[in-house]
Amino acid sequence: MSRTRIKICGTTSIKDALLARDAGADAIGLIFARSRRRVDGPTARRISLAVGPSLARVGVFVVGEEGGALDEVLRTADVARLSALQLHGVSGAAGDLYLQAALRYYPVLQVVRPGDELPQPHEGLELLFDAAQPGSGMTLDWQALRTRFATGSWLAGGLGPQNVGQALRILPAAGVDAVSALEVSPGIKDPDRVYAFVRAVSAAGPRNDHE
Ligand SMILES: O=C(O)c1ccccc1NCC(=O)[C@H](O)[C@H](O)COP(=O)(O)O
Repeated sequence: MSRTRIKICGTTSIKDALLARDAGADAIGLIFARSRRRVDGPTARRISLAVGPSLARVGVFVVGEEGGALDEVLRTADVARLSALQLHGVSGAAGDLYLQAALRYYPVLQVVRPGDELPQPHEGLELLFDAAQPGSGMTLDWQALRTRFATGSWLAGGLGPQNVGQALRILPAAGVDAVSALEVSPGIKDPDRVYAFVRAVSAAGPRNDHE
């Protein structure tokens, strides 16, 4: 039995990073892609250094977008003191080469959207099932995902305190990730919702990896 990990995405300030840590999250997401929640490298570095060693810092990038070339991603990751990369838009044979190169430097959460082909397994790679529009609050069809939800995968897409328990009863996610349901406005967290989200994940209990 294992505890479900929690990532609070779209963190833009030290205050919200400490909030996520103190509420009991395992990771924060720092978005470098085009987004209302985007942070720059130096801001992300200040956040990373402020939270201490126990909270993972996941850098969110869109491959194929400005700033998504691997050399730029690695430079940003170094500046921002990231612990892992979250990669959107990785697909096909070129995507697999990109991924294998990225995995030489950082563990990777690869984003899979409904309808995407499932990637080959690689050491250091975990999958994050998310909606087609990341950060939009759109939920996935959890029942429809059941047959393709690989063990060890993460779940995102419209999760919040009100529905994460139900999602976890349907899908045995290794981790859950949320942003829009936890905000007062894009990039600014609502402490009550962050705490409520962490409580709701805990209340759902540990998952049985052998089901
Ligand atoms: O959140 C964004 O603005 C964003 C923009 C571009 C690429 C990725 C983005 N977010 C990535 C995340 O991991 C979100 O937490 C995930 O998509 C879930 O979002 P939500 O449905 O709002 O909870």
